[in-house]
Formats: sequence, C-alpha cells, structure tokens
Amino acid sequence: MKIIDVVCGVLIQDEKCLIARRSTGDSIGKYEFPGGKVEAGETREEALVREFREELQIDLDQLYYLDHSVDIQNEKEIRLTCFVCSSKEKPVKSTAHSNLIWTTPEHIYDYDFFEADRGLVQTLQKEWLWLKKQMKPKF
Ligand SMILES: Nc1nc2c([nH]c(=O)n2[C@H]2C[C@H](O)[C@@H](COP(=O)(O)OP(=O)(O)OP(=O)(O)O)O2)c(=O)[nH]1
Repeated sequence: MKIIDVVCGVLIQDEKCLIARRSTGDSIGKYEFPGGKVEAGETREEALVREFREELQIDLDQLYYLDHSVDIQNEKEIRLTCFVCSSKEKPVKSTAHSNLIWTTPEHIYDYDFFEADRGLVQTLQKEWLWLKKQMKPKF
C-alpha cells in the first residue's frame, strides 16, 4: 500500500485554535488542521512551514510535535504528524480553504472534521489548558 507522509499544524492564537474548510480536492468541504504532504528531501517541520506559507501566507514561529496517527484513505496509508504552532501573523485567507474558523478543541467536532484526527484532537484536549497559555508569539 502506498504510504503518504502528511503534516498538519494546530495554530494557536488568543487561546483559540485554527481549523479550515477545504476548498479543493477529494475531501472538499471537510474541516482540517492546515498542512499537506511532505515532499522529498524535506523534514516534517520544513513541510509544515512551507504549507502555511503557501496556503495561509504566514510564517510560523514556534513548532512543537504534538502526536501522530495512521489512517487508510482511498487505499493509501496516511501517516499524519501533528504539531502545535504559533505565528506573529494572523491568517486572513487561504488558497486551499473556503473558511477559517477559530475554535477550541472541545468544539472541533461541531464541524465536519476528519475522523482520522480523532486521537490528535483528544491529545489536544488533554493538553489544551497548558498549550493555550504557552503558544503565544514571541515578539
Ligand atoms: N492537512 C491535513 N490533512 C489531513 C488531515 N487529516 C487527514 O486525514 N488529512 C489527510 C487528507 C489528505 O488525504 C492528506 C493531505 O493531503 P493534501 O492533498 O491536503 O496534501 P497537499 O496540500 O500537499 O495537496 P497536493 O499538493 O497533493 O494537492 O491528509 C488534517 O488534519 N490536515
């Protein structure tokens, strides 16, 4: 089975985290943490920085590994690595999403969010009190 290495980032600002509604591709309409496939020769961190620049036009500041999960989608094994991150900039629009929502982990599944992320969202919920205070941009 083909293995796809994917990274996603939980951007935390003002004690909220960002989720985004996909506007292209197979899973159009689904909500996700922004990110994408890791390209050849890139580290996962580099891939996430690139994806946030490409899609949201912002530079990430801090980046910490949170958790990972494995899921089968369309006969491909998706290996999803999740980071929490901060930025000095606030995203206003996305080239890959039709909607940007600031929410809290307990409300993520009020949206049509990827089932593959359930374990990641649970980890985020457990760590949330600590994380939302830690992930402030460094000026
Ligand atoms: N970005 C992101 N992808 C996720 C999440 N959960 C989840 O199952 N996925 C899956 C959906 C896709 O199968 C895959 C990401 O692939 P993608 O198509 O968005 O990657 P990409 O931005 O590099 O797109 P492309 O250039 O190949 O078109 O990971 C998540 O929270 N964020």
